[in-house]
Amino acid sequence: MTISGGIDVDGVARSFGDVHAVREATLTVRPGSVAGLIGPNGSGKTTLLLMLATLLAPDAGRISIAGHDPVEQPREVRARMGWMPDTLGAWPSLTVRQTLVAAGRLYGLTQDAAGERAAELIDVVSLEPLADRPNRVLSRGQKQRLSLARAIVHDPDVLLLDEPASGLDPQARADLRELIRRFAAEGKAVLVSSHVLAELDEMADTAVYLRAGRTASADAVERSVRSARDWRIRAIDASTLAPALAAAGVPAELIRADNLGTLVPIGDEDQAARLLAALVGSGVAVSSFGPAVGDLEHVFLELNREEGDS
Ligand SMILES: Nc1ncnc2c1ncn2[C@@H]1O[C@H](COP(=O)(O)OP(=O)(O)OP(=O)(O)O)[C@@H](O)[C@H]1O
Repeated sequence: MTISGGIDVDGVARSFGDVHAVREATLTVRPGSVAGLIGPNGSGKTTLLLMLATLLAPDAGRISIAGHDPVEQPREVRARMGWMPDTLGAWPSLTVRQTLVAAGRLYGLTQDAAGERAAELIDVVSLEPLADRPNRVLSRGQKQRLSLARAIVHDPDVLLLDEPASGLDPQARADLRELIRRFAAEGKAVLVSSHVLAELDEMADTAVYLRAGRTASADAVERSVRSARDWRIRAIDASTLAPALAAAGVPAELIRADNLGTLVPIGDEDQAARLLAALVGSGVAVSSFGPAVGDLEHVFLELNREEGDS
């Protein structure tokens, strides 16, 4: 295993009795990059993140977080790693500020330094109006923001975020994306699990796909990237589309529709460009033409299909 200073995981497994939550996970997240952790419900994402965060011991395999082993050197890992769990466990009667000061103190900051850091983070996650209110009054999205602030209180080199966008409103999601990209620009390695793949598409440099506890091989991902996907087409006069598609040689049985337009499977961008030219050439006023799902979602769906077939 090459130790990158970011996150390195090699052949990691963990079972609970006879449930093999993680069977074989191998991945690398380099410093200065954001990786998405993607997989269906129950595929082992949280179990894997718990092992990276020193909170669960693997049965097999090796993990390195910022150059340290979570089993052998949990203190070193915790000093360099920030962990945002999928639900915030915070003392309900403490205020937002007190929570962040307490977290800073636990990481060894002086009272003054912890107070300054708390004020800075309250600003970063836009919780000023609630800074001196108890945690119990926070909404789910506000708790997520506090949880993120708590994860970065010690300015870690590695960030592990489990469903950070869940419960956030659109503005807070956009802010989160920007913040995560900023962490990467500062040289941190960030691993983010999420079911909102369109969002990961916008912020992740790489993706790790988990299926039934196994990380998908580079070959399987490559095959999925190359497989045909639906493109969605809209025309000003929808009735002109079907005859033009037929004239362009698209078999009628491959054409579907959803609320947003007509769906046609297309192998690659060259084929897409040729089809668009043919439609426009035959007089269709095409108003929209593009992949129906983002890159990550396409690969996710293909990998699941492959798994279902095997
Ligand atoms: N403490 C535990 N004891 C027994 N089984 C567990 C435990 N934790 C997780 N599992 C099982 O391990 C598998 C993986 O669970 P995990 O929570 O890691 O999945 P996940 O990918 O995070 O799922 P989701 O997307 O639904 O959050 C599931 O079958 C789950 O039931």
